[in-house]
Amino acid sequence: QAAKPHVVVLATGGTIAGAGASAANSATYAAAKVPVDKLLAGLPELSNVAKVSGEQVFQIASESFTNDHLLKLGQRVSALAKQADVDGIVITHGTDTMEETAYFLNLTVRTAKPIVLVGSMRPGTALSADGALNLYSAVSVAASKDAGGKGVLVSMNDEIHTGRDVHKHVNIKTEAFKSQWGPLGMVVEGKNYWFRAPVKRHTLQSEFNIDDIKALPAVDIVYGYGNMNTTGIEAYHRAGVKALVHAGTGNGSVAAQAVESLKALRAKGVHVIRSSRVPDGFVIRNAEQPDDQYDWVVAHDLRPQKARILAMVALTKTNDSKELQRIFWEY
Ligand SMILES: NC(=O)C[C@H](N)C(=O)O
Repeated sequence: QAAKPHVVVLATGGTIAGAGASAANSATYAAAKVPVDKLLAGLPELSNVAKVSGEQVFQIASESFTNDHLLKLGQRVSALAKQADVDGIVITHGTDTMEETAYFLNLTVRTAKPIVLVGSMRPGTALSADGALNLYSAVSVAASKDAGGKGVLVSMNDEIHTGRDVHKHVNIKTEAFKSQWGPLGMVVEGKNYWFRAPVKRHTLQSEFNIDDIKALPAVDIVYGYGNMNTTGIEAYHRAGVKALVHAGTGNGSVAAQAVESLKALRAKGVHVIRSSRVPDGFVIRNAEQPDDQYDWVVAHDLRPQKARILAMVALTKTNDSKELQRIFWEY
């Protein structure tokens, strides 16, 4: 019998490593408590699909991820992906910012080996906990050859999503993740069923490489709303932000007073990236605002939190607004 593929599980915390006081506590619990060895020991079925080894990288709730966590995790994933004895990598992660980490790795790790992020919506101590099956599925996806070359994936609730498109769209259901353009496939009883593939550049075709990125520039987000206060825009400018993502209303529209503040920022060299706070759709260049005239960038179909990730990565290579816009179309 052929040896099973070797999958490394990098554990970072989240609810999948959470623990509550009783089995009835599905929402009231502490995240990031259970160490990776215990998670893996609780799931002996994993040995049916892969030879699994675990590594505790962090033990945090994902809302506390920083740029340093992204860099450290990315460097570790890249190093493991280069090892001949590693066939796939699973990252256990809190669900709150999983979409940001997945997109960051999708942009920067140069490999065709499967990289799969997974989490859970209920802690392992709860009734109908979803973590064990999610982890089993993620390991089986990472162990399969047909998952290679598709970029960084997120496997949750039997679905396989591209890390680029996926976002958490509901916070209290196990069916928490959605991709505006649909999941890539499904995983059922350890078998993958594929229906589509990503067309945006990722991993092996990316011009970015985590091995060359030592630091990420400051990029922040301001939120658009009625009676919008521009104090936040000016405060981020004073703090030295290199680009500001504007999570606008509707079509990425910008309140008149915020237009003035953002134009002033751009005149000082700060990039303005126009996105939308609506959960789906995309922003069209020169619709709502004259982006060519203001030298602003549009975020295409990226949610503001994803636009922030791409802007940070892009700014490690260029400070040219036209190049930034090209990168937003291509990734
Ligand atoms: N379901 C979860 O994992 C939520 C948790 N706050 C986290 O992101 O770490």
